[in-house]
Amino acid sequence: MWRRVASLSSSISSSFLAQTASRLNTWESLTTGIAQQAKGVIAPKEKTPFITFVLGGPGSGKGTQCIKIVETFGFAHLSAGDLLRREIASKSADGAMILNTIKEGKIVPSQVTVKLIQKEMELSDNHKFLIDGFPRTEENRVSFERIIGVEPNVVLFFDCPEEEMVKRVLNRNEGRVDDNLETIKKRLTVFQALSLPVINYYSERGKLYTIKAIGTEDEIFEQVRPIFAAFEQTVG
Ligand SMILES: Nc1ncnc2c1ncn2[C@@H]1O[C@H](COP(=O)(O)OP(=O)(O)OP(=O)(O)O)[C@@H](O)[C@H]1O
Ligand SMILES: Nc1ccn([C@@H]2O[C@H](COP(=O)(O)O)[C@@H](O)[C@H]2O)c(=O)n1
Ligand SMILES: [Mg+2]
Repeated sequence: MWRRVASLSSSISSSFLAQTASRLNTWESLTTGIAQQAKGVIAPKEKTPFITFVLGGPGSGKGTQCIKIVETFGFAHLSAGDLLRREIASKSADGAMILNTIKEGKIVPSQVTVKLIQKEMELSDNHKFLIDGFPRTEENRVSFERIIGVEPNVVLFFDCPEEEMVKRVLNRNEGRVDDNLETIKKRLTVFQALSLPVINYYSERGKLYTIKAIGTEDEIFEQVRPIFAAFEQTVG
């Protein structure tokens, strides 16, 4: 299993390349599951996966910026919140529990969320993943490492004032059950208490890229663009 993929605070170093062989082993194990067989096609996974975690408070603009990163750099966008909402819509066994958790602005048990992410990664033909809204807690983080066996290459943090986040969420108008003032307050508390420690964890390991998430969507993307441009040659 991969223990550490690459330290991206430094330049793309020879250690990045030197670890390729062991990373490929893990990628193969990640892609030999039942989901892959069900798909009926063994997708070529010859490329080393490149994983970006996209973090920030509710309404900080994670999803909006992920769309731009996908358009510009060709990543696969896996939104943990969207995967959980899809479970609710599909009326799966965990659906009711997930709905209640989201309404309360709390965090779904990590195993549930990580399994959904794992399935999407297995089904994807892409090797570049944006994992949006994950990990939200230390438990999420540890669970991903344990189940998937890899660490992120890049961690983006969209740093936005609370007042702006509340305004954006209340104006979002997508019919989300958690886009109301009562739930937003709970989500902000959870973000402060449980998500900030994860952000600090990656900061201490030199993997964190903090984006000032104020301004127009295009202005914010101009902070994001150079981060991925720097990796484009190596990652493909
Ligand atoms: N720079 C911006 N300025 C103003 N509004 C924005 C900006 N970026 C995004 N928005 C809007 O704010 C709302 C929240 O954005 P988005 O859904 O991308 O946030 P998020 O971080 O994914 O939130 P959540 O964690 O709740 O899913 C959306 O309606 C979006 O259109
Ligand atoms: N890792 C996660 C991500 C999300 N949730 C729950 O879904 C809600 C909405 O998430 P968004 O990323 O779309 O904002 C969130 O408030 C949590 O209830 C989760 O449990 N774990
Ligand atoms: Mg979102």
